[in-house]
Amino acid sequence: MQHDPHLAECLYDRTAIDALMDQQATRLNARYAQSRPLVLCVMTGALVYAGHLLPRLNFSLDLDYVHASRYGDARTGGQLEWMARPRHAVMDREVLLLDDILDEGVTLHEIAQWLKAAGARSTEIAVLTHKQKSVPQACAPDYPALKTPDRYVYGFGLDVDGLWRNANGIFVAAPT
Ligand SMILES: O=P(O)(O)OC[C@H]1O[C@H](OP(=O)(O)OP(=O)(O)O)[C@H](O)[C@@H]1O
Ligand code: HPA
Repeated sequence: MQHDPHLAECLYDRTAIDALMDQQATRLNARYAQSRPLVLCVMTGALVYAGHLLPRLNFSLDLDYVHASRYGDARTGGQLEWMARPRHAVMDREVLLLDDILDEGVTLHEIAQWLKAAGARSTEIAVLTHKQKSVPQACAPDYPALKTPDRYVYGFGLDVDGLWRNANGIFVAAPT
């Protein structure tokens, strides 16, 4: 798919994303002021989001990542494939997961289940965007910054057909 920032349907431009991420960071700063969570970036989609969120956070934290994917370059999800577990021990840690989107919720639910089994004391979820669905989702975000409709979106870390993670905003993908 081609991306033309002047023709694509833009749901959130950078000004809107920045304002909503500021609000999200305020909530996270209040929540984690007294603790030192293990912050896990869910690669690859969360890379841009995490890169913009982390400098807004003013509490002490350990940063690590997990790499798990179930969409690949497709627009529908399959089984979650793990490429990397966290390097840090998670036993008894407060964990904050960062991801770009919670869609069906399967990815974050499965990661949270794994963290629980590995002994995490708590797991909370912050996402750039929470997709609004008419069907039940496998889990819900504790800290959503944006809301998007039930359409395939891309930009700011989210890919469309494997491309345009670098698009500077959140856009609706043209149908295939
Ligand atoms: O709520 P779900 O329906 O499970 O979808 C959300 C997940 O899908 C995307 O990952 P993807 O599998 O595309 O890998 P990516 O991070 O490399 O883009 C996104 O980054 C989330 O992790
Ligand atoms: O709408 C989406 N866009 C990009 N990646 C995704 N992964 C799940 N849903 C989406």
